[in-house]
Amino acid sequence: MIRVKVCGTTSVHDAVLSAEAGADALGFIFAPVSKRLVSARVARDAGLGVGPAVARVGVFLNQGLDEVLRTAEAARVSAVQLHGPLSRLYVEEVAAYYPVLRVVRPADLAGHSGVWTGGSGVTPMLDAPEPGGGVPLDWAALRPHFPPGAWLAGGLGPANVAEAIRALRPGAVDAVSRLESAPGVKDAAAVRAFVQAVRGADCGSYPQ
Ligand SMILES: O=C(O)c1ccccc1N[C@@H]1O[C@H](COP(=O)(O)O)[C@@H](O)[C@H]1O
Repeated sequence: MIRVKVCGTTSVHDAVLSAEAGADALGFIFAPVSKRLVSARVARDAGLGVGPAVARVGVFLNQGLDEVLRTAEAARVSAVQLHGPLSRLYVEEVAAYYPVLRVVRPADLAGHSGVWTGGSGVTPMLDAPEPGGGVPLDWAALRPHFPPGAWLAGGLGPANVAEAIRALRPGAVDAVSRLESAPGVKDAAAVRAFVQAVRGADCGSYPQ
């Protein structure tokens, strides 16, 4: 089953909304540059609000190792998503404590950048160069390099996620900007439509 991550959760209300829509994972963005920045306290409360069956992913962008581990612990996340030009050692340090989603760009998969994309406890996630920017990747171009089981993000929404799934069969899909009514605020109808589109594509048909 293809899993669904709804990212950019900033409130208990939106966490419950996404969980009730059928999301398998919620993303909490702890990168200070983000318009969806959330505190560890709110993320922890949101996680408690949805229960342990829903994964809670802490999202970080080029932040110090101590900050990542301290925030992840305070927020009680179950996995960590790492963006930025990070060393292999750094990623392995985080992976010693949490399952890691290592965000890479298409150029990284072609083997040109030297970015390390895998390892024990580390799952690659393909995303656009500007995270949270709502710009889809070129799925056809990605296909020859797409690692089995990798997660897919970048401009996904209810209208295009089925096509992306058919093109790449990712292990999970992840979205934020096309599921919002304003930055950091979920659009309930879009979240529900997104999950339904994934479920429909996953079993080869669309829901009635
Ligand atoms: O969304 C952000 O503001 C953000 C900031 C810093 C790191 C990651 C961020 N978002 C991630 O980008 C993907 C894709 O977003 P979109 O669907 O293209 O808008 C999102 O799922 C987050 O994991």
